[in-house]
Amino acid sequence: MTIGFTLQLLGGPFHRRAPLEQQQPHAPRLSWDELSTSPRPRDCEPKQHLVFLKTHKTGSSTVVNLLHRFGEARGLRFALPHRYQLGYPLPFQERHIKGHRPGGAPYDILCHHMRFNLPEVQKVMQADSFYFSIVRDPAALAASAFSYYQAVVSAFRRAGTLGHFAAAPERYYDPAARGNHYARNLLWFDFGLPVPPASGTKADATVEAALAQLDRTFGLVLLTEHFDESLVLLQEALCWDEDDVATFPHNGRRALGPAMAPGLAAQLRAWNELDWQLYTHVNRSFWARVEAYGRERMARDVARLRGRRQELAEHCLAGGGPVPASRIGDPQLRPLQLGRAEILGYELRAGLGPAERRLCARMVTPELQYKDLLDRRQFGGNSTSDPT
Ligand SMILES: Nc1ncnc2c1ncn2[C@@H]1O[C@H](COP(=O)(O)OS(=O)(=O)O)[C@@H](OP(=O)(O)O)[C@H]1O
Repeated sequence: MTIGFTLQLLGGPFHRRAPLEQQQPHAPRLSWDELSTSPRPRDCEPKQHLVFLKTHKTGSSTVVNLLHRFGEARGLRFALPHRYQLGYPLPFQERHIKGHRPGGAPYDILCHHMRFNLPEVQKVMQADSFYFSIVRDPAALAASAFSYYQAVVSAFRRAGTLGHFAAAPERYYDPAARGNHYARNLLWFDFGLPVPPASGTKADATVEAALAQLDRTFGLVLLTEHFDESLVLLQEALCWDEDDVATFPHNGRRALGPAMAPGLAAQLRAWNELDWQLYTHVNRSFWARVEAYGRERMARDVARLRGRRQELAEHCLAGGGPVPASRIGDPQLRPLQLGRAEILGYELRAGLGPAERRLCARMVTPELQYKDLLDRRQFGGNSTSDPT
């Protein structure tokens, strides 16, 4: 199991892993024989030029984990932020990339929080980059954002509870107040789409044009609610191996409580009306993609991916699943805690060999710490993120 596991986790032939091995001069080197399972037969080349618009509270850190792993294992160059986010909430500018020189070599992967701004992204990324993102039902997204950002968003703070906020958001919400973009149409904001007039045909036309632009730019938009179907579509779109998209959920909350009441969900969707339009639009294209992929094939591949994740969880994780951050001894594996709910992370199983331990650790390293690691790889030094 050890060798097979080690082999599969980074998914792919030996030479694609060389950069990771190079960074770990004291790690035991695995021999060619140990690594030589046959790679998946391919009729396509794995995509390595990627733009992932990391939207907030959508499961995007889970997606970033697989991009971090893929990029690190292959020595790809990330467009990294100076600190933690790429200039957010300002529209992205090339100067938000650490160490960037205008006109310098394009990057392979861009995947940290930004407010999307296509012309500036195009300036720094490869022309053949694959653009993708992820969206979530605005009701669930609002609940997650409320829990996470309550202390820093005045509209949430003043409302006190999600129920109070949803019942009368206008009472608490001032669009000009700092941080209040988290409180309304956060997806629309993150996608950098133009805000339409309040109503009328001009409003409809603006929304339609914005969604058409989104379709032209993004090759795939994932759905949080159908994460595993999303990963299967992503694997196909990127021509990656299954283990490249096998990932544990990051940034989950402890004690979620009962499912959201339909009335509350309806209020939150109405308040986040632009996001609701975006979500329903993307939803339609998503299911058309699933249809084209084949429903049965999708069900089979989702089941296989879940089986593989389970296998990895049993192998890598103490207790086989997520644990509250307070129980995680290693600070490198402890996720950032913000807001009321405790954010969950993972402890590694005791007794893993050094190479396995490193690979398992990469799967559970939270976004901030992994970003720091990539930063040290690209720039050297001892950088640690300042999440503020
Ligand atoms: N695989 C998978 N499937 C379904 N849901 C998932 C998954 N991974 C993460 N999540 C949920 O996404 C929420 C965290 O989102 P982000 O990682 O985008 O947050 S952040 O903006 O980077 O802080 C957070 O939602 P809430 O728990 O509702 O707060 C996570 O539980």
